[in-house]
Amino acid sequence: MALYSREDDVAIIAVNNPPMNALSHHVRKDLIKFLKVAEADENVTAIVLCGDGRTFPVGADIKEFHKSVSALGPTIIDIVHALEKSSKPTVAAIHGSALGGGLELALGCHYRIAMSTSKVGLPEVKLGILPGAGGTQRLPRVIGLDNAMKWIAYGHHHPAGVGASLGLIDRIVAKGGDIRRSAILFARSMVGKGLGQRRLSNVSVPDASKVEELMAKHLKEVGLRTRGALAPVVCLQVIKSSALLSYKDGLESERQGMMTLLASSESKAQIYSFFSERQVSKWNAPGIANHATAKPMQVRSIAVVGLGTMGRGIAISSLKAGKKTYVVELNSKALAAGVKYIRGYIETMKKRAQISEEQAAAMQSAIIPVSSYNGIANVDLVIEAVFENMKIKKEIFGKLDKVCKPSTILASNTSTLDIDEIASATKRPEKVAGMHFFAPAHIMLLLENIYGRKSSAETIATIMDIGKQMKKITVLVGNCVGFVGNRMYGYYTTESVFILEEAAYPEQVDKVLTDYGFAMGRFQVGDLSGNDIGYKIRTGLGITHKQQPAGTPERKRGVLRYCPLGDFLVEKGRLGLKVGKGWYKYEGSRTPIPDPEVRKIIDEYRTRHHIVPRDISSEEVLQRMLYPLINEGFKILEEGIAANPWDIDMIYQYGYAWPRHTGGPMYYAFTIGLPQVLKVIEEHWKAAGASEPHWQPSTMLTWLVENHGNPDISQWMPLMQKHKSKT
Ligand SMILES: CC/C=C\C/C=C/C(=O)SCCNC(=O)CCNC(=O)[C@H](O)C(C)(C)COP(=O)(O)OP(=O)(O)OC[C@H]1O[C@@H](n2cnc3c(N)ncnc32)[C@H](O)[C@@H]1OP(=O)(O)O
Repeated sequence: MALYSREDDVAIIAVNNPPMNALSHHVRKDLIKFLKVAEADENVTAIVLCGDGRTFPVGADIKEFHKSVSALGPTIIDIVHALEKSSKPTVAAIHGSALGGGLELALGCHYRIAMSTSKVGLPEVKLGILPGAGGTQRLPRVIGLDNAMKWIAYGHHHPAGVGASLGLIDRIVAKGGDIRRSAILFARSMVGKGLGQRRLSNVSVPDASKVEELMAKHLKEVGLRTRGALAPVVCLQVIKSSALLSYKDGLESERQGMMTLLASSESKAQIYSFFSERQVSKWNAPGIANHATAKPMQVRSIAVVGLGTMGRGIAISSLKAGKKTYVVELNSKALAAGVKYIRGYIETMKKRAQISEEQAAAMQSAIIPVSSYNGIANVDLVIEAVFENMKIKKEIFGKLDKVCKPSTILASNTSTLDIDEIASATKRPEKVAGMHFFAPAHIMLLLENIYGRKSSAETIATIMDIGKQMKKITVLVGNCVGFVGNRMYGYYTTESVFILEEAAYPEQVDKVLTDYGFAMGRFQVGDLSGNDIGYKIRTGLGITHKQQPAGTPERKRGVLRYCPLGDFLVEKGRLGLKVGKGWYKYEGSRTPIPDPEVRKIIDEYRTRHHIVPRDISSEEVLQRMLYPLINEGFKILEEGIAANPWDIDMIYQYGYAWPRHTGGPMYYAFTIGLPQVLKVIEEHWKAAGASEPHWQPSTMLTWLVENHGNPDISQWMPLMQKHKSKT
């Protein structure tokens, strides 16, 4: 709802819809009603619009989208126009955030004042839509076409100060000031000062003459940054109309753009992503604990053991979260190198104004270099980040168990290894868990936390809380080889080399993936992270080409199909970008260039095995790359390793750069339709048989299709649980 009050001659309309003052239908009804009251009251000379509680309205109520109530009048645009038409000065008093429809309301006001700490922006593009309450037409009239294109096509939130420098905010109220009082005084001072030019629909776009040039520039940029997404392109086309058409016609173009986007599967996927991102924090470890009941332990200090690339990034994340951070290397040279890197990185963040001088100083003084385990006896949490080797990890956990105080939680940053086996090296398995960071750990937003068979509720709650304090999208999963992310990814890479063997070169496979929306294809990613990583894993499994006794068929490992092309590459020193060659060659830059040498390796291999490459469609490549992931995702759900499909999707969006506008592997399967996905998987399984187990259809997927067709993704787990409880 909204609240109406009077401060002498100034009317105050305050949106009151906790937690974020979203503009739900009942709020919109109140707003239009109170604007009429204020307009009709002759004792009112000015009107202040504000938010109660945490914030100014942060936009339309996203829960109403794709429901008929979102279109029920009054709409946000009706309120925008009522605010603008008012004969009395209307002032938006912004604290917290004014986003989306919230900022559009503020743009309807004649003036805007804001707390210096507040944020403004039109982030609708991140929901796969556009600012549909006049924002595409009004923002360019205030901040110019170039800025408006940037703001709307990327949807970032901006500090109010930036808004003020562009003319969007008329006055800034310093931290600690009273925004409502300031707005009342400001509104009163504007009475009688002509509103004509303050009504944005009357104003023209300042840099309209540059429209074509700006369009070309921004279309190129969004093409690179949000590959394959429709909304940024439609946003730009609609903003363009603000420079070419009247306000009224521009609004019509906005309305049509909005209809197109609202009907797209992209907006549904983006809205699913918005809620999924928040849903993952409501974690559940069945039979042990959940977010509502378990209490985290207070963590004041964190020790990071191992200062390689991962350890350094984890230490920086810990420092950013304000923790006293012990950095541990037994070798003094390695310790010095790690500390130097971390200290240097903090200075770089300061120079780039990513952190303040005070923050940088606090982070620097919170680093405690240590060269023995005894030095971390009293820390609250240890995160081990040494080489991925079970024997080494067990040795370290055994030692940590002996020296650390009984309450210390011991976590491993393993990306694949069995957490229960690591825990077995200690006498405190209830205090052991996995915290799988993604490289570079101080940049990547994903944290995949793993609970073991014996992890306690407090341990799980603590690692989840630490993830939140580090501002990571933190997803809780169960224990299995590779957990969720890498277990699924394994089949993506397996299938990719089978495609090379049969039909395509790396650049053809990668193109299909980038056309789908990935920033990089699988082979470019391999080169970037280092092809030796996979090779080491395969060596650990004893399956690389070199490890086989003479006479072993090149294309088999036991009964399983195998393709050694990745082994050949590494054995020829083609480790990837770091050495200038891998699946591609790199000539002094990070740009991958298809390499005739690689083609030769593939061609010779095909000839040796009498493989005649066939034509392969982009559709087949995409299905073969993505469907094994999806199938494995269902197996992970049926085993209870992930509690919900959105947990998997968030892992893929934030850890593996899955394009957000398709939702993630599980949501994508729902978009395609589970029956269709199962049909393709079954066809491959029939053709490949036991030699390619990743095509064996998941029991859960099969059951869902046979019994429910393509149920809504929110129903997959409830349906399965109901079924299991009956059987
Ligand atoms: C018909 C169309 C007409 C006009 C076009 C207008 C379109 C729009 O306005 S679309 C909405 C644009 N606004 C946004 O996208 C902002 C969304 N919100 C956020 O980005 C964040 O919530 C925040 C930055 C404002 C605050 O972040 P934080 O402090 O981390 O809080 P949470 O994100 O956890 O949010 C708390 C709680 O509120 C729910 N929520 C937030 N915004 C909305 C919203 N616009 N509609 C409905 N619900 C919202 C959020 O889901 C959380 O709920 P739970 O506690 O249940 O998880």
